[in-house]
Amino acid sequence: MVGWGTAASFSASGPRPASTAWQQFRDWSRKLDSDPLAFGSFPFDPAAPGRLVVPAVTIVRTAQGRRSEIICAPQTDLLAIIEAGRQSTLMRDPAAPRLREVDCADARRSWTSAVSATTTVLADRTAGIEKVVLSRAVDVVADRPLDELRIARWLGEHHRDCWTFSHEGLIGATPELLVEVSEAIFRCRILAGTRTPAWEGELLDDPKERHEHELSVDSVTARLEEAGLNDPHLDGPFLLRLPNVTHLATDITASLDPAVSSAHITDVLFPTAAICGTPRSAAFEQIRRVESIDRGRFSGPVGWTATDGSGQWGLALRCAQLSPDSRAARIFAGAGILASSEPDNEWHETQAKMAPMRQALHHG
Ligand SMILES: C=C(O[C@H]1C=CC=C(C(=O)O)[C@@H]1O)C(=O)O
Repeated sequence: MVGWGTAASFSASGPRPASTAWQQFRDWSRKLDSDPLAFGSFPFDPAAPGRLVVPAVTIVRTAQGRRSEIICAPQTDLLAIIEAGRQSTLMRDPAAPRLREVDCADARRSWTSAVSATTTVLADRTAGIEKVVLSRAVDVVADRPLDELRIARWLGEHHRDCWTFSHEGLIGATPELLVEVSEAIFRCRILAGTRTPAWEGELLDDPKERHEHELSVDSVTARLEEAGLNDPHLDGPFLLRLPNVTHLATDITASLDPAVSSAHITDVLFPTAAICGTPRSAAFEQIRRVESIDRGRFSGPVGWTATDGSGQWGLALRCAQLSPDSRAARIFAGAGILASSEPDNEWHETQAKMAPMRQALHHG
């Protein structure tokens, strides 16, 4: 699915931001008697605004070799858009960009201190916190503007078990599906518990990884009813093998009440314990206290939706945020912390999670 140009956009923050933006989008579409799709992304912190954007032109390919659908938003000049696309293709620099990582001498120390401060809180049973997901970032500068399309194409080709996204400068290939609603069926993929491929043998039997995973699954199953989902079926945990890491994964399917939109489910399930922690609000506060970065849209919902409420929303993981001039990128990764976590192990895990984006930027 690819869209370009902007026919309309709808922002929302605070409680239930995805549903608020989706309702605006649906009302706008009804008024114009149209049925477009909207692409969107929302920050981890709901106090910051997220956006749904209706592209001027959207191409939806359901399968290779089958007919594709082209959706033109109302009042779209299709030929002008094709011409603009052609011009920007001609301006593309064929040479690979030269990249330099910004050396941050403090990065390792501040990670260790954030993880240690958190394991201390987690070990204190009176605090009542079981899990906190902490993240960090690496900044990369390029000798010319990076090309979002080429980065996304490379990710799509090399990470086929993930969902590739590129929305307003946030690019990645996430293995974690928060919500998919299609033909009255809900589907999601929950991940937590990670090893590099050489050590994946330990994953299914390691009590720490199993517990970390169960907390993430519970954070979703506990809210299915509120989300309007019925008769859940759980499949997992199983090993999801990616080129850089292996995860414990659980897939959930459920049926849904007809009036329920993918945006509503997103608002209810987000933030899961895979990217925030348990319990949710205490973990969020701990993240605010010790995390040294602004996550922006990293680990927030990213995806698309239609006016009938169907859609697909991933968690924005394994991604980078491009600067407004595209000459710099910030790569993010996080890791679930329990009382028994070791800062060094978690550091290596975040390094492994950053590998796909580090590689992909070279293809921009
Ligand atoms: C926060 C991230 O991963 C989450 C998703 C899968 C496994 C995770 C873990 O094992 O820690 C994290 O909960 C990230 O990739 O940046």
